[in-house]
Amino acid sequence: MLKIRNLKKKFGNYRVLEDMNMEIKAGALYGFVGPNGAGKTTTIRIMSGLLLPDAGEVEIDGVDAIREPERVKEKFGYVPDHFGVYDNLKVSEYMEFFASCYGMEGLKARKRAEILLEQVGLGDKRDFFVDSLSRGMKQRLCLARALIHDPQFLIMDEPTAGLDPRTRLEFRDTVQELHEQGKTILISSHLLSDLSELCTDIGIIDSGKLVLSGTMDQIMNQIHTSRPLIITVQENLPTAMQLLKEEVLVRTISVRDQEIVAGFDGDAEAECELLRRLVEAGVKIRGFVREAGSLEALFMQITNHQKERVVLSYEDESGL
Ligand SMILES: Nc1ncnc2c1ncn2[C@@H]1O[C@H](COP(=O)(O)OP(=O)(O)OP(=O)(O)O)[C@@H](O)[C@H]1O
Repeated sequence: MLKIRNLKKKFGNYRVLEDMNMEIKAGALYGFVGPNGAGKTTTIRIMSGLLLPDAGEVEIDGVDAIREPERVKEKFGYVPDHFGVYDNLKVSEYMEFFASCYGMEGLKARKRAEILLEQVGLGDKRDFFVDSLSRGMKQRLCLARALIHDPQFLIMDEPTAGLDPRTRLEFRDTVQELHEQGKTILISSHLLSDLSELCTDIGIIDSGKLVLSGTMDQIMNQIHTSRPLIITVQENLPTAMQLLKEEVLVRTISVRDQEIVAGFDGDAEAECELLRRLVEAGVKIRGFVREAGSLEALFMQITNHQKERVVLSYEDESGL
């Protein structure tokens, strides 16, 4: 659905995007995460045709978004991070205005607006002035507006910023429903916890580059294999140590009491094989587990620039 290649953008001498690459498959609910100032809004504004890059390509559903901005507008709906000022417009008038921007007038525009306002939970607010709505309601209205031409791809820039926890959860449910209806969705946030349970895919941007991307399963698997193996030995520690030293997938070994802490690059199959070899060598084992790791910890490591090796090895494996 979306392909971004070698995108670059400078503001003055300040380089905001540095060879940004990204791909979103049709049907994904893609979480675009990065710390403040990483370049999320800049990337999204370029995708949406609001800003020109210095170099690079953006393709949305097969259309060149930089050279054909008019054609590509049909393909996506955009929920910006800031809501504009719309004095003296009622909710229904606001929706009908945006419908008219896509060539819908009269009854057709009114019907479409009604359906969408119901869908986002604003059915009873159509006669309210836009400026009288709460922040959460304005965000829902923005979403309804972005859906007016029934696009397949929805781009949302920090849509839950500033919302209270309950409104955040309600907004999340609406996003999930849209995804279940078949929309491809990009949603950005500087909080990974906002997106980790919602999204099918995650891309992490830092200093203008995508430093990690993949499906949630791939990323959780990477977290798993980047954590050390904790092997609790009941009997025959020297044999276990000798065997682990000879094992090519073992990166590091340290011992605390009867516990061996081993950096191990193998997958689940390799873990089984290692356990089998230890047992066959006569080592009595009481425990054999990967230390627990979290997505949040990985995000902090990556964006603190302390885990570049893990990131690179993942990208090598996935061929990105
Ligand atoms: N028009 C502009 N002129 C100058 N600098 C800009 C402009 N727009 C963005 N920047 C700078 O580019 C960097 C990236 O900004 P951007 O808004 O893309 O980050 P972000 O990842 O969306 O951050 P946040 O999570 O805080 O919204 C920031 O340092 C910002 O100050």
